Amino acid sequence: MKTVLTIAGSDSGGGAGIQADIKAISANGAFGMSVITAVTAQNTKEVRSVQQIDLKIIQDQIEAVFDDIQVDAVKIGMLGNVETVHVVAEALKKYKPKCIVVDPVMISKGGHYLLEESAVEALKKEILPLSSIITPNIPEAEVLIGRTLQTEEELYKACEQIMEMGVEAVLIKGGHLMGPPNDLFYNGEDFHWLKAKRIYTKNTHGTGCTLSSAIAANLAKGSTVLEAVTLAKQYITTAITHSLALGSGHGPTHHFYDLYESSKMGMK
Ligand SMILES: Nc1ncnc2c1ncn2[C@@H]1O[C@H](COP(=O)(O)OP(=O)(O)O)[C@@H](O)[C@H]1O
Ligand SMILES: Cc1ncc(COP(=O)(O)OP(=O)(O)O)c(N)n1
Repeated sequence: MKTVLTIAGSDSGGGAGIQADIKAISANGAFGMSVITAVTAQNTKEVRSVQQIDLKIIQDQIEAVFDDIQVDAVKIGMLGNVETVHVVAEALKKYKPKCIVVDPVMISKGGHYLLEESAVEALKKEILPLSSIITPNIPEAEVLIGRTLQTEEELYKACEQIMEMGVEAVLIKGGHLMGPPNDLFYNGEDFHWLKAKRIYTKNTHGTGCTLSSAIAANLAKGSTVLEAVTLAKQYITTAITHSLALGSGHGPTHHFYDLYESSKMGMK
């Protein structure tokens, strides 16, 4: 069994954060482990409050896992503040996991800041150079490069600029585009578009967390980065196609659609 460690925040509503990560990692055939950086009181409508976890406990969680269990891939989600960025970066430098997928979580769909603005520079300097792939959505990519993104040409340029920050590959996600939700992958040599049809649903809570965790699971299982993003794109498209109308805001995606279908459990 290959393993993925997610270092991220908890979402009490279960659709994003650590909860989405563990579901997506499991659904993609790997064993999920977690380091919780923050606890959010969150549902499908809003983030009500956030408690950052004590830095010593974050460090202890990381060490407890790495000192005992083989970690085949790491996924990084919500870090919250500069201090947490620093503790996580130092631990990753110490343990040197082979694959690190960074979802640079900054703002929730409801507009709540999940990364203090002052922590963006630390994320760029300390975490990005360690990453196998970074998966910003359009607003996150805009923050990373410091300008707005509108045209395809600008997306290609943004990929190149993000590569210069020291990552091995970048996937700019297209969920926030007006047209089809196509994602642009770049590994420093080739560009690839991962194409999909837009699914017209408001139930897209946790799509970024789910996609990055699926990428990490596939990397842990031995896929190349391009294979991992291709498989993960197919997975997230199915999960959104069969997303769940839970709560009155943005409901979650269906992490286990294929499994439930094959065992005839169903879940609507
Ligand atoms: N309505 C949709 N239909 C199909 N795919 C979508 C839709 N919304 C998002 N996606 C896909 O889900 C993944 C997550 O993207 P996005 O929603 O942009 O990330 P985030 O949750 O970080 O904002 C991407 O592969 C994106 O193309
Ligand atoms: C605890 C926590 N982590 C991350 C997010 C953001 O998740 P994302 O997949 O980007 O989905 P939306 O929040 O945009 O729906 C979160 N909300 N909570």
